[in-house]
Amino acid sequence: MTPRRPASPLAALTGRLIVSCQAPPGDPMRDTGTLVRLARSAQAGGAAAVRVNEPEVVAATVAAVDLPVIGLWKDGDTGVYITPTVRHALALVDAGAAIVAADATARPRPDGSTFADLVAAVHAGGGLVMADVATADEGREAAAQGADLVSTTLSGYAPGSPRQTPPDLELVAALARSVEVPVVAEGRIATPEQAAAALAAGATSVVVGTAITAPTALTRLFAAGLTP
Ligand SMILES: CC(=O)N[C@H](C=O)[C@@H](O)[C@H](O)[C@H](O)COP(=O)(O)O
Repeated sequence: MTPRRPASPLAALTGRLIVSCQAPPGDPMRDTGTLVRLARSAQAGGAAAVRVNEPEVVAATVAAVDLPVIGLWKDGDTGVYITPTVRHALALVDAGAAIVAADATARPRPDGSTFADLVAAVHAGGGLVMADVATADEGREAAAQGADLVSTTLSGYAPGSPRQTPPDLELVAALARSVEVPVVAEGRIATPEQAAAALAAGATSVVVGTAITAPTALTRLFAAGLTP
């Protein structure tokens, strides 16, 4: 089946919520059918797009929802692990991702490629690229290398960024001042108020994952809250 890919997904994201429908390795929710149901629930609840891990899940989600699908492919959990190579990126394009999210930090990529190589490959395949960054410098560099949007995804998880519980709204604001492309606020956004604050700080769109789609992590939070 030819993947459905909306002509211009970016306009539909302005001022809107993107729901990340993922589950970590070993989690009971890590099952393609279950993740697709999460994406359908996100659509029913008013999400403008979904963010989905791995080509198989991307393809199943593209077939099941009428929203732009942002695809990523996590491989490993240290260094550059979000869509680390051009091969990973192209597999996501083939699966029908309208937008490919990829690590755009300054760290070396395992295939020796540059972020610009990945952007060129995805663009040649008809997709757009979301640059996952941890710092404003990385966001500026990613935009210069052709990223179509820049997301704060890796702040708190990659070198040069603050380890903190709240979302990094300072980075949202710094990116909004310094890049022309849309800025996405992502990472540890836990309440509707924080989501609104991210837009007020200059984000074009807001990604929420754990607070919506991760019952194991949420249960753990509540359980810990009852522990004296
Ligand atoms: C750092 C990293 O690998 N972030 C991943 C990127 O896709 C996901 O694990 C996050 O759930 C996603 O960014 C949404 O963030 P939050 O779940 O905090 O709302």
